[in-house]
Amino acid sequence: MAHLSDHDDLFKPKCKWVNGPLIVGAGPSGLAVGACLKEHGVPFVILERSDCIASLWQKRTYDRLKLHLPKQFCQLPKLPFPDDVPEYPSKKQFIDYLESYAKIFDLNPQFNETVQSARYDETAGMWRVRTVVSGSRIAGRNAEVEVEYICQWLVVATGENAECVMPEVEGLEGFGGQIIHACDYRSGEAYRGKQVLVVGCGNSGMEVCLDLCHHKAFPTMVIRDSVHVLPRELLGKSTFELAVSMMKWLPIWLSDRILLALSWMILGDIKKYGLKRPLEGPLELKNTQGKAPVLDIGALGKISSGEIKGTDFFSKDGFPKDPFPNGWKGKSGLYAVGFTRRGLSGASLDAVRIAEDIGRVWKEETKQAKHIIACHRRCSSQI
Ligand SMILES: Cc1cc2nc3c(=O)[nH]c(=O)nc-3n(C[C@H](O)[C@H](O)[C@H](O)COP(=O)(O)OP(=O)(O)OC[C@H]3O[C@@H](n4cnc5c(N)ncnc54)[C@H](O)[C@@H]3O)c2cc1C
Ligand SMILES: NC(=O)C1=CN([C@@H]2O[C@H](COP(=O)(O)OP(=O)(O)OC[C@H]3O[C@@H](n4cnc5c(N)ncnc54)[C@H](OP(=O)(O)O)[C@@H]3O)[C@@H](O)[C@H]2O)C=CC1
Ligand SMILES: O=C(O)C(=O)Cc1c[nH]c2ccccc12
Repeated sequence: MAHLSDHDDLFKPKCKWVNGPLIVGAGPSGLAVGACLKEHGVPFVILERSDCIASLWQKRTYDRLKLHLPKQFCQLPKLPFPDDVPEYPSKKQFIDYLESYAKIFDLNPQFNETVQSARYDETAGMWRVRTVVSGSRIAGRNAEVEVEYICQWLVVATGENAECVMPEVEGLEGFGGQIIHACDYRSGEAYRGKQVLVVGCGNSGMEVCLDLCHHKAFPTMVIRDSVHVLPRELLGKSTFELAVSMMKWLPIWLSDRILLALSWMILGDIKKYGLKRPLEGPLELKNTQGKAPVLDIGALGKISSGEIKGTDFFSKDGFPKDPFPNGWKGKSGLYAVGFTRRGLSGASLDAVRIAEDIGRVWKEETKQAKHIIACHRRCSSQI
């Protein structure tokens, strides 16, 4: 029995008191808090589930990724990017910057430690944070050790994009090809000459499509809803900087109008690419729903040249994307009737147009068919 209880003790969470705040996550946010606390002379502990800092950037992004805002808007507190780093740093340059940031501020996160739960103990006035340390070895075996931290302050810096979300798509298990999430995509090299369906048209979807084009693959993008695409630069400034300056002086709706007018002058009407803009402006949407506008670095050009194809007829609510009176015709012989939200008169208008459209092709094809049959008859009678 004595032997068993010794064993139990081994697996009970160890309890650790943290002198200062406990920071969860060693991405840019967690590192920035650590660096700032150093300046205030406050000790802290950073816990990171991965085995490196900025794991999103190091392990879950594609090779050609660059920051899409200029470097002065991506620097962390108290350390600008080095002068020899270009305006839009590459992924490697950003990671190098973060590595030196962690070193300069002597941040030393504890790696391979995942926070499982945190609760505030009212009576003690303290946070109790449970973690699992992976990769520990007990009695020569790999083991997961649990630890409970007790701290006065808890800083959550686990990131907005911490978990990869794979949507459930009916029938996906029957698909014979390879299925990956954008966080596992590295380069289009692996897809050279292949047809790739890219689901989603945010910054990831657009840039993955562009990368696939660069590697001579054939991407088709699923665009289920509306999207704001803006050029990365406007009037010789980054679109982001322009947006920030405008918002200082103007109301959001006016800043949005100006952004959209300037974008229109550069990109034209994005409807011609099969894209529809949301009713809300890009800044309003970012503010209210956190939805990032796409900053175009070349994907639109590839849509225009047909190198990126789109599946763009129905939106996610099952209605045609093009509003009335243009929603009746899709591609490849696909039509929709009665989705105009205009009752029977809308349906009737659709019906007339669809029948006309099909009728025209039908007539043409019948004429050709008759011609072919006539030729065939003539040829056979000559033989
Ligand atoms: C592809 C991409 C490009 C981006 N480009 C830009 C850009 O150019 N400019 C810009 O301003 N913003 C950009 N962003 C947005 C944002 O700035 C970055 O996502 C940035 O990395 C966010 O930093 P973070 O520290 O908040 O989160 P993350 O970088 O996600 O870091 C969170 C960390 O917490 C760890 N963690 C999570 N859960 C736990 C847990 N339970 N226990 C322990 N550790 C945990 C994770 O392993 C991770 O290392 C981009 C985002 C993405 C996805
Ligand atoms: N170069 C850079 O700096 C880059 C920055 N980023 C940033 O990273 C963050 C995340 O971007 P991203 O990964 O693009 O994610 P987003 O959430 O911005 O975009 C996801 C896209 O997928 C669509 N989608 C989701 N589920 C489905 C589904 N079941 N069927 C069809 N479509 C679906 C969404 O459509 P809907 O809108 O209808 O929901 C949306 O178009 C953003 O802040 C972005 O700015 C990303 C890549 C590069
Ligand atoms: O990187 C992101 O997630 C962004 O959304 C960048 C961003 C925030 N607000 C903006 C306004 C105009 C252009 C880009 C952005």
